[in-house]
Amino acid sequence: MTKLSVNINKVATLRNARGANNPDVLSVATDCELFGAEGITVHPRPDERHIRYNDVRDVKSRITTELNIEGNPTDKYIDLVLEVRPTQVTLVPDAEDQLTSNHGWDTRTHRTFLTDVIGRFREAGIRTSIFVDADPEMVACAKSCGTDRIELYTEPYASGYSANRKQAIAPFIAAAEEARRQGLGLNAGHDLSLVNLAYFHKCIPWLDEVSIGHALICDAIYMGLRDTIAMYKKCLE
Ligand SMILES: CC(=O)[C@@H](O)[C@H](O)COP(=O)(O)O
Ligand SMILES: NCC(=O)COP(=O)(O)O
Repeated sequence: MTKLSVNINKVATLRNARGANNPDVLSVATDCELFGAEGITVHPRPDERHIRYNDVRDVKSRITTELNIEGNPTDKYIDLVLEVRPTQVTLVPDAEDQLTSNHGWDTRTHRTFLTDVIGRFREAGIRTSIFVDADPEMVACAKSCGTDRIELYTEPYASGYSANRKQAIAPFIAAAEEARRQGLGLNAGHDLSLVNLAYFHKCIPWLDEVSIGHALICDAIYMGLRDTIAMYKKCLE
């Protein structure tokens, strides 16, 4: 079974636009669970322009499903994750001022650093995942860092889907097969949507989790959160 983890960053972006508490990020998180989400993902960035560090603490105390905290492991981020103790931490190599995540780790070059950080989180009992591009070598090197899972950065699949979906999925199948060979758990995310999700899942049915935010929240504007989550879950059957 592939779990759907809803990324609520964009809900916080909307709230922050007016400075008050509408929409209420905590209510949205628990409603996502009520409507069928099997997890909540947050990705705090250093400027806290969407989800804030305090939101992460509050979300953890309110939800009952899995919390996944994504981000670049700066000292401040590491301290937050060790304090909050989510189900899962996903390491993402973001620059400070990045608009959104746009690549995975070079797990060969950063092996020593990643091994150290992964070790600290695993020691605290937190499941670990490393965000990587669809490259079997990066997947194999992630395994050597000691991680439990990897998350495949799916933007290249999403942007190539309409022109030629068979071609777009090919590197992802190769990377996913390498993850399975290595005994790694497998997550995926970035720009997954109602257009491209079902085919991704059909080609890689051993996926453990997808984390989806931007497209899902956009769809919810038209269809409402309950129906939207149901439709995303249908893509994962
Ligand atoms: C790692 C990843 O792909 C997502 O967490 C994505 O980066 C969400 O971040 P934004 O909401 O800032 O775009
Ligand atoms: N890990 C990917 C994620 O959490 C959401 O990415 P997106 O759906 O907002 O592109």
